[in-house]
Amino acid sequence: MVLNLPAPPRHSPEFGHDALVVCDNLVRIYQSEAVEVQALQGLDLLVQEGEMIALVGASGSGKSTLLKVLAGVDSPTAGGARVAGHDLVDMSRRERVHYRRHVVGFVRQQTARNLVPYLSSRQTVDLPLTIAGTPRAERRARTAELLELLGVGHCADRRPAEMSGGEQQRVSIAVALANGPRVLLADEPTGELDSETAAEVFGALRTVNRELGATVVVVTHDAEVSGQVARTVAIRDGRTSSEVLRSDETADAPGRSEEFAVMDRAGRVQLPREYREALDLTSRVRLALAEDHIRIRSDRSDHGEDA
Ligand SMILES: Nc1ncnc2c1ncn2[C@@H]1O[C@H](COP(=O)(O)OP(=O)(O)OP(=O)(O)O)[C@@H](O)[C@H]1O
Repeated sequence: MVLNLPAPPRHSPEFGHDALVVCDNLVRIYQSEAVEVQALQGLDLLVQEGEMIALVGASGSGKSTLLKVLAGVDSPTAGGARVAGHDLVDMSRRERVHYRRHVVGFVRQQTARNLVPYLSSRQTVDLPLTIAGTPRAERRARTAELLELLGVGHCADRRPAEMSGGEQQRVSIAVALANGPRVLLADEPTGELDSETAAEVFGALRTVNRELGATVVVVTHDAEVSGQVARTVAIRDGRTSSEVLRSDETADAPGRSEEFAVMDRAGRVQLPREYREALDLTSRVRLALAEDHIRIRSDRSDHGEDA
């Protein structure tokens, strides 16, 4: 059967031209002595302004490496990475300092590494504002506003040792947001917390996304956490492999969730292992284009294209 395919557009827009976060065939290779580790192996990812996404994946799949690149603390080996118009591959030292101070906020898993043991919450949130040269009255108002928004106004005068793990992490989020970044990156922010406290911290991230409009990218191992965001991106072997999109329940329709395979810019799609095993697909498959789908068959199948 011959299908009439629409002609491809003559000029397709640049990849991710309208996205806030763009990773384009991103590669990060760590070289230590004789061993080479390919932590990111050509990863593509787009995040739109105002989105909140969860990144999931097995240990060692490259999640933290990706976050470090996006945070501007590590540089890719090859490929492209752009956040809010800043090219992370080709950034001067000066631009990198500005980027890390004003464009992104970073929350680490280890609560202790986000805070300063001898400073109160108020003083810790004030620190990045002071470094950025913000006038005193503005600093005071911003600090109070953030601590209130994150539900830790009562911790303003407490040091880390005087707060629970969940309170410490919510203060850490306030610190990361002090200079009004457009993107908040959080690497397993609930990893050290029990499930109830983790839900509170995750709720705080959602508040930040909703109330301040910050784009949030959160790495998590917690399936419950990833079940609460509209989009969960799975990373496997340093590449994005699948995405789950969820829609909220409304008065008229129940919430839905659907898993998609990710297709990269070269058209590559990774077939889930269960599918390959079920049909014993190995190195070659038969492809056939139909009106509204593409069919994949085993190369040993004796059916022709139209079967
Ligand atoms: N500084 C480094 N030097 C050498 N190899 C590294 C370095 N950082 C990470 N790696 C390796 O890169 C790969 C990806 O690591 P990464 O920390 O990004 O994974 P991850 O998905 O965040 O894992 P986890 O969930 O355990 O934190 C791993 O094989 C890791 O051992």
